[in-house]
Amino acid sequence: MIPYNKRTSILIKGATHNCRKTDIFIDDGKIQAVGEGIRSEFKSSADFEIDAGGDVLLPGLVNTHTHAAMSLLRGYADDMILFEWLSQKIWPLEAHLNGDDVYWGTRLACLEMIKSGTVAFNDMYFFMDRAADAVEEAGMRACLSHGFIDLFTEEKREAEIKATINLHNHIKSRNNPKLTFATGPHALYTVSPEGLTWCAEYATENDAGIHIHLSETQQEVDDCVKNNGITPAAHLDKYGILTERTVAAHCCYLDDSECELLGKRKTAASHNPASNMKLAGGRAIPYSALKNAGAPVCLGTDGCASNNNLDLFEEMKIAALLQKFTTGDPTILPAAEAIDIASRTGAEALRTGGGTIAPGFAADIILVDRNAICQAPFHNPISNIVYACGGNAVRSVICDGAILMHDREIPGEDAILAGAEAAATSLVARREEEIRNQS
Ligand SMILES: CSC[C@H]1O[C@@H](n2cnc3c(O)ncnc32)[C@H](O)[C@@H]1O
Ligand SMILES: [Zn+2]
Repeated sequence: MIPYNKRTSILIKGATHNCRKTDIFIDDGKIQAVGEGIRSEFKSSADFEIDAGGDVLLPGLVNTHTHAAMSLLRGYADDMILFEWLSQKIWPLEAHLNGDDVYWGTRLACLEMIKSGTVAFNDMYFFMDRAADAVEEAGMRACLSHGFIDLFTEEKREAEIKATINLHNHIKSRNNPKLTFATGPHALYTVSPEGLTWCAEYATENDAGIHIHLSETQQEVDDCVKNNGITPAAHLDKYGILTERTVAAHCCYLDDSECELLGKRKTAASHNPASNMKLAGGRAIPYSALKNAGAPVCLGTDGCASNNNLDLFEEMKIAALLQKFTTGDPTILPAAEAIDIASRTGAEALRTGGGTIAPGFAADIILVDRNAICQAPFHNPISNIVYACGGNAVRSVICDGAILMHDREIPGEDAILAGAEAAATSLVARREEEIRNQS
């Protein structure tokens, strides 16, 4: 019997790590030992053994920017300009969302993320208490934020403050260390200076994260400079948003001084290349400038309505290719670094305790199939993972010392697919009824 979704002591034998055969022993949610031939030492202590058969051992991946429940909107609106996509299609549909939709959308998203090797994610959306139910049942880690949009009015601001505090209290009351909280000011064009200040101060007082969209389009930059006389990053910094607990999503149009500012504040930039390329509002993140400035760069998918999947394997390849293509430099963002931004930097940004295969780190790990076609030949498994494999090459996923997927099996998968399908159908039907009533 596989002890799914339950912390247990696990001995993994014969994985490939750093091009060598490795065993790994996990207990108490942490990696206890890693090395060749440690199996004899830990055999009697392990409740469960996995024969890895040469599978590649990696830290679990971390998705640092998404709107998980938007998985219900996959394929609902494509091939549109960002503002029209949001205002004509996405926001009118989201107006009909309820807590059950967010639950099923997040369950579907968690299923997809686990299947493609993601153990933790940074999520901004609505009805986040129901997202918390879904994340907890899936066994993943998540940092949850209520998407704070005050549209520069005091009345809306008061409501968003209440919703944010309620979510924070809710997450605390669940007493689940895998669930954390961040304030979620949506963007500088939807949140007033007073709203930004409140989000920054509340997060600081509570040692919480801050999750925000930044510099996604040229329009955002132009409007910010026109209205405020300063760049978007300088504007956010003025209100205390740029901290070492902040994840700023997109960051496509940051200039050198803004990259320096993020580096100085140790603010993480979440790169979401597939979404930026699909909506075509973004451009390649200034990767080298951010890296040279000391700003952590991590990787996200954005929501499923603009990606349209949550597969960080695909995202690593797209990120690496986009950097090479736009800079004309094939040496930039090599494969090992692409894995690093999809795992270690993200784990550090979300403070998961994982992201590194070494004793003392959280047991958030994945095994990638040694026998998948994308691993043949086995000259360089790291190259294969970034440039050849998709998330479907992941065979097993362990988070916090609990098995979430084994041999690609996740209990309850069919029920999740059915529940999500029904929720998506009903959501679109409610919107279509509204359209019919309007005409
Ligand atoms: C307030 S919750 C999140 C809010 O953001 C919308 N959204 C999804 N993708 C994007 C994007 O790329 N840029 C800006 N806003 C985005 C989502 O639909 C929710 O309304
Ligand atoms: Zn987003």
